[in-house]
Amino acid sequence: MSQVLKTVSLSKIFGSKRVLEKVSFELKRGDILGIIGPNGAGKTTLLYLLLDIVLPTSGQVFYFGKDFKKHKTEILIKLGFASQYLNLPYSLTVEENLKVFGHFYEVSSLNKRIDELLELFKLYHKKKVLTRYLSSGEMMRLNLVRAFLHRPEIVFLDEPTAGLDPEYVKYISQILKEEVISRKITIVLTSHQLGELERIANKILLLKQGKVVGFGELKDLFEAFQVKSLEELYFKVFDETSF
Ligand SMILES: Nc1ncnc2c1ncn2[C@@H]1O[C@H](COP(=O)(O)OP(=O)(O)OP(=O)(O)O)[C@@H](O)[C@H]1O
Repeated sequence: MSQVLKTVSLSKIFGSKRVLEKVSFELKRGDILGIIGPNGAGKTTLLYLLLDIVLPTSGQVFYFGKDFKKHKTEILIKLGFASQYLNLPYSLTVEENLKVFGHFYEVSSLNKRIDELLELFKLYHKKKVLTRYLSSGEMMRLNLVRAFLHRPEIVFLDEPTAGLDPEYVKYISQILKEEVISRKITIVLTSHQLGELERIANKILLLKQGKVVGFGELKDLFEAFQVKSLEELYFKVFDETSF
């Protein structure tokens, strides 16, 4: 399968703080990468570098074999992003918010696409509701609808199941996996929900104080670290010295 994302020695320094150090990894079409690490390890910053929200101090990013720096516009349109920290304008309804975004990205058959995704993420009954009245779990699901609306090839999700109850966590994880299988997209997500991550991710990147301390297929990492679960792996790698 073809390579869709490659980072080469990505580093980020904020002021005098080195937040990411020489992060290198590669993903292929159809991969689901879970980025894990303790609070402050640099997971969100890494997503921001990959989305051009924050510029790297050094290093390179390649999408579909092309240098991100040189082909930003054509690449950004192929990327989707959802985060628990992203609130959409409160004064618009769910449908209006999605239409604004959909027109911006020139999404074809927009009305049909909006309905289809609202159904998929179980938000159709909130279509005409003002965004300000959504619960945090509903806002997260609206964010997911928005992230998938323009049929992106790579979707970045910053803690996509944060604020969702266990039933929704299970359901959304299943949906993400099905999207990857049916549309051959690639997903990169950060999460502290190790059980769910183990069920959906085929690759894991372990970040410890900005450095990659493990990357690869889940089964290879289990073998290399001599563990049987992601939770066991997490506690083996991120002992108290990480905090
Ligand atoms: N704009 C910024 N300026 C200065 N420091 C920053 C900035 N953004 C992030 N940091 C710092 O970079 C470090 C990594 O933050 P980041 O949000 O990437 O961690 P994280 O792994 O996503 O954490 P969490 O699990 O808590 O979400 C933290 O110490 C944070 O304070």
